This record gives sequence, C-alpha cells and structure tokens, in this order.
Amino acid sequence: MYPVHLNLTNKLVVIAGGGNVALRKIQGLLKTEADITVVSPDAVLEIKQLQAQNKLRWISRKIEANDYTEAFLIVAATNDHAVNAWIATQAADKQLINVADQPELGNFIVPSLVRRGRLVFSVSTSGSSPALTKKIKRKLEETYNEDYESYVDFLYECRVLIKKFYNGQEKRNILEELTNEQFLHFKKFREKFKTKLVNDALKKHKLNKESYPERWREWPCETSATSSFPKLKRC
Ligand SMILES: C[C@@]1(CC(=O)O)c2cc3[nH]c(cc4nc(cc5[nH]c(cc(n2)[C@H]1CCC(=O)O)[C@@](C)(CC(=O)O)[C@@H]5CCC(=O)O)C(CC(=O)O)=C4CCC(=O)O)c(CCC(=O)O)c3CC(=O)O
Ligand SMILES: NC(=O)C1=CN([C@@H]2O[C@H](COP(=O)(O)OP(=O)(O)OC[C@H]3O[C@@H](n4cnc5c(N)ncnc54)[C@H](O)[C@@H]3O)[C@@H](O)[C@H]2O)C=CC1
Repeated sequence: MYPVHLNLTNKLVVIAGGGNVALRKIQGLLKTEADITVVSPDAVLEIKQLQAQNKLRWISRKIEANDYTEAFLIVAATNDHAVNAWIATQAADKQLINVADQPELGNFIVPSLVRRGRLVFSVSTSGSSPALTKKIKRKLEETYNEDYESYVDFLYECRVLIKKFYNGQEKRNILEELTNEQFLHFKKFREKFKTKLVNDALKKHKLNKESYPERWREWPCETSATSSFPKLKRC
C-alpha cells in the first residue's frame, strides 16, 4: 500500500449504496471539494438531507456501470456482496475504487483521519482491524489537541519566509528551533519569533516594510531589528 493525500477538488466521486457505511465515507469526502453522486434505491436520512442541501446528488435506483465511467473515485458500499464485486470488475484500471466489504477487490482503502488544520494523521491497519484503527484515532485526538492547528499554521507562515530568505545551516537551525514545544503552548513566543524573522529579512535584503508582500505587512514588527531570537530551552 502507498499512502497518499488526494486533492479531490471538482473530481467526480460515485458511491454505490446509501447506508451508514456509505454515509461515513461521504462525511470524509465532504471535507474535500469533490463532486459527489450517490446511487442507491434507498438512503439514510442524513444522505437525503445532504441532497436537500445540495451537498451531493442522490440517484434513487440500483447502480449501473455507466453511472461511474467518468468517475475519478468510486466507493462500492452496497449490502450486496455480488453487486460490490461486480462494480469492481466494471471499473477501469485507471479509476480509484474502494470496495467496502471486500477490500482486496479494490485498489485503495480508507484510513481513519485526525485533522488539526494542516496537520493530518492518517491511521490504517491495512485492513487488519478497523476497530483498532478507531481506538488509535481516539488516542491521537487526545494527544494532539486543537492548539496544533494554529501552531502548524504558524510553522507554515514561518517556513514561507525562511525558504525565501535563509539557507544553509542557519535555515536548518531556525527550522529545528521552530519545533520547540514552547511555540505550541505559548502564542507570545510565536509572535516574537515571526517579528524577528521579518525584521531580519528586511535588514538582510535591504527592504523596507512597504515593499514587503501584503500579507507579511500585518505582522507586528519591532522597531529594533537587532534583538535576538527568544532563547528557549529544549523540551
Ligand atoms: C479495509 C477497509 C476498507 C475501507 O472501508 O476502505 C475496511 C473494511 C471493513 N471494515 C469492517 C468493519 C468495521 N469498520 C469500522 C470502521 C471503519 N472502517 C474504516 C476503514 C476500513 N474498513 C478499511 C481498512 C482500515 C484499516 O486499514 O484499518 C474506517 C477507518 C474509515 C471509514 O470507513 O471511513 C472506519 C473508522 C472510522 C473512524 O475513524 O472512527 C468499524 C468500527 C465502527 O463501525 O465503529 C467496523 C466494525 C469493527 C471491526 O470489524 O473491526 C469490515 C467488516 C464488515 C462486516 O462485518 O460485514 C470490513 C470488511 C473487511 O474487513 O473485509
Ligand atoms: N468498510 C467498512 O468500514 C465497513 C463495511 N461494511 C460493509 O459495507 C456494506 C454496507 O454496509 P451498511 O451501510 O451498513 O449497509 P446497509 O444495509 O445499511 O446499506 C446498504 C445500502 O446499499 C443499497 N443498495 C443495495 N443494493 C444496491 C444496488 N444494487 N445498487 C445501489 N445500492 C444498493 C441499499 O439501498 C442501502 O442503502 C456491507 O457490505 C458491509 O458488510 C460494514 C461495516 C464497516
């Protein structure tokens, strides 16, 4: 298995089946910008509500092969094992297909996800125990709280600057320092660090604040560009 994070923006996704398993896959897919079609004679209330909210298209009948010829990704989640197996035989080699009850007939399986903004944990037991997968997910949710969301955003913003204005050992040192847990817990350290990065970049490249890209201008800049990075002890 080769884990990847797919960008499904505007991609056609077809789900056969409208039960709770289909619903769970749909809930994951709704976090993307995929174009979702559900084909199933019946569907659980939540799927009907999503259709009413225009979040997906529900076609109320049995699945047919031409429902998914154009699909980028297919989920076979009916309660009929023969139908799920047949869907897999009709899919083209280049299509992504998940078979919920017979994973070996498809070409991908769905992991359990913990999202903290840009930080994403993807858990799988390669089909051995979805129950264990769920348990590990709960542990990760407890260990990595919501603070990680803004922390990883901060890391991203710093990284954009660092990649542009620093290199070599200095660059590596700064990137390493950013993983210090005090940045996770204390937001004031983040602001100080960003300020220092901006000021040093301005100085280094002889730029003034006005010639700086718009989105960096709002960062608080110290008047003195000579102050050093906040000194932090390693955790
Ligand atoms: C192979 C895979 C294919 C795929 O679906 O992609 C698959 C297959 C099967 N699941 C079955 C059962 C259960 N699945 C869950 C839950 C989840 N299953 C998910 C993924 C996967 N399930 C893929 C492998 C993931 C991995 O590698 O670990 C999760 C992670 C993601 C999601 O579905 O969105 C989601 C966690 C949601 C969360 O994050 O909370 C629970 C628990 C519950 O429902 O509470 C049970 C009952 C307990 C148990 O059986 O362990 C059965 C037997 C069906 C039957 O008995 O009829 C099969 C078929 C088989 O094993 O052959
Ligand atoms: N991968 C996973 O995470 C899990 C997979 N499963 C498997 O997933 C499958 C679905 O489970 P549930 O959602 O609980 O079943 P369910 O019985 O609640 O729903 C099945 C749905 O399939 C639809 N359906 C039946 N025949 C169809 C056809 N020919 N074309 C289109 N739709 C059709 C039904 O109308 C219904 O909406 C089962 O095979 C089950 O063994 C079960 C638990 C977890």
